[in-house]
Amino acid sequence: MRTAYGVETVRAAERALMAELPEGALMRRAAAGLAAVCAGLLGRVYGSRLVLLVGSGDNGGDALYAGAYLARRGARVGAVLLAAGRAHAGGLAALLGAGGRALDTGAEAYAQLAAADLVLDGITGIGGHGGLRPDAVPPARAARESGAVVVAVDLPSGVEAGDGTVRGEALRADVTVTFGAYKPGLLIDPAAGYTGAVRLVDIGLGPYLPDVPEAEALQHADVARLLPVPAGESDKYRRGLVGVVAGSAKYPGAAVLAVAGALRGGAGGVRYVGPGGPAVLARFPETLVSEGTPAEAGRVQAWAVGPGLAEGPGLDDVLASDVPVLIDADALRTLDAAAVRARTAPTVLTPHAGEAAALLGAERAEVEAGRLAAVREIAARYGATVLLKGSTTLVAGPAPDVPVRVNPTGTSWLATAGSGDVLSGLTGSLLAAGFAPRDAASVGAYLHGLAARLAADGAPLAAHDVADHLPAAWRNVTGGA
Ligand SMILES: NC(=O)C1=CN([C@@H]2O[C@H](COP(=O)(O)OP(=O)(O)OC[C@H]3O[C@@H](n4cnc5c(N)ncnc54)[C@H](O)[C@@H]3O)[C@@H](O)[C@H]2O)[C@@H](O)CC1
Ligand SMILES: Nc1ncnc2c1ncn2[C@@H]1O[C@H](COP(=O)(O)OP(=O)(O)O)[C@@H](O)[C@H]1O
Ligand SMILES: [K+]
Repeated sequence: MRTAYGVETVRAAERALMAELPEGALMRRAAAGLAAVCAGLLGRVYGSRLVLLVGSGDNGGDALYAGAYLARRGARVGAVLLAAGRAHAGGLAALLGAGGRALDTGAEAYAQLAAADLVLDGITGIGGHGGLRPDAVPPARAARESGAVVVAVDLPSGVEAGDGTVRGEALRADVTVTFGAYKPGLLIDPAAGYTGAVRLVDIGLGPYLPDVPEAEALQHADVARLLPVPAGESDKYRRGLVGVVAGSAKYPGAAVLAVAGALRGGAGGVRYVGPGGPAVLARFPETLVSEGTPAEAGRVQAWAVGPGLAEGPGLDDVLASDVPVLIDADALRTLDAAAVRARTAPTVLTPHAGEAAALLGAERAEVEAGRLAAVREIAARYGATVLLKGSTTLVAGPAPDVPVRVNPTGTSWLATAGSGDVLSGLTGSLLAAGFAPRDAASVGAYLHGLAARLAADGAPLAAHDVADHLPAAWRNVTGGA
């Protein structure tokens, strides 16, 4: 599991650790790790040209000490002091003592930026708010436009560490070297789009961090542990049946795609309810097609309702059931929060940003700019597990003290019509197989994103390709066992 901690939690852990170390030791530890990563990126340190963008806080201090290490190994280092007179004093003395130079934001700074091999972005870290200040914007742009490798110190400057929002201009990095722990902003878009490759430097913070992080991202091993393997005595009923309520005369394909996902999700069988029966059977003869309404269909262990659905009794019937229910797409638009909260079995909502905005009575752009707050707010209001789809898929449970899951797989090729239908069926199938709602949603997103990467392989994909690659994704996670 990859874990991320909020700013106050990281600061508290740093204080506790610092209390046990000599003055300045922690910053020097961070800077040594940072310098080592830079040395690796440069290949040859001696004679290389480095520029440090130095803000007024400790983030600038890290950059200055790292610059001093590299200057001692023969790099030519210039430090652009963005807040003249307020740069970290110890760090600046170390850099000057090692032969580095301090620059103001005049012409020489721009000449050095243009010729640099590597730029260290030490403008702001966890203390930065509100995007880059106006005076930091021109040198940040010059750094980005030069041919240099841009290495962000702790975080790309201008992004919010705590929630991944970007409230102004930020400096896009090629590599981000972060200290002690991931912060949510390194994992969640839009900020995550600024990090480049993220390298974590261990500064000994681990024992001082709480057990429960703010956010977490499943890794292959976590998913492998959760995936079921049918036992010898399994039968289709013990493995769980998933009911899919999807499709309409206007969108018959949604039924096929949702069933395609459901058949690959671990349930022992898929029961389909809706007008798309002939289309579903033509493609997937193993589907159990029920005429009539969900209430009249046989028993299932979970329902997935919504993709391509026209108005009908489907949603009310499944909400009234006593099994886990996943609600997607059009079914979300008419959803009554009180009816969801009153359910005794778990409910999973899977909105994209537009549907999330409708659930919150907000604008789509607000949801996209503040994904973490949006997913938590919907989960709290509806008393449900929420999977917010999009560039970074997030999963939040209704309890506020449980970490939000950030999906690390996926590809922007997934932004194609119908791919969400596959995800609904797949996640419903995991619910029927007995997964807890947060696990079903996060494992569903993980396998779906991985299948999409395998299917796309650098080229456009169609939603049914994602469904077809789900078995390969499953095998990729379990090692084929
Ligand atoms: N506390 C510690 O022991 C450690 C801290 N470390 C570093 O210290 C950083 C945190 O340092 P600080 O708390 O001093 O905060 P930062 O250095 O991240 O930023 C705060 C400073 O930037 C200014 N600032 C805020 N928003 C700005 C904006 N939008 N544009 C320009 N300037 C802005 C503030 O006026 C303040 O002076 C971490 O991110 C990490 O890099 C590391 O050295 C590891 C150890
Ligand atoms: N930019 C993106 N990067 C990664 N994944 C994306 C992006 N945009 C959409 N997706 C994913 O693609 C799927 C689209 O689902 P959805 O919006 O419901 O589409 P549809 O209703 O057409 O099926 C979701 O899994 C979502 O997370
Ligand atoms: K930074």
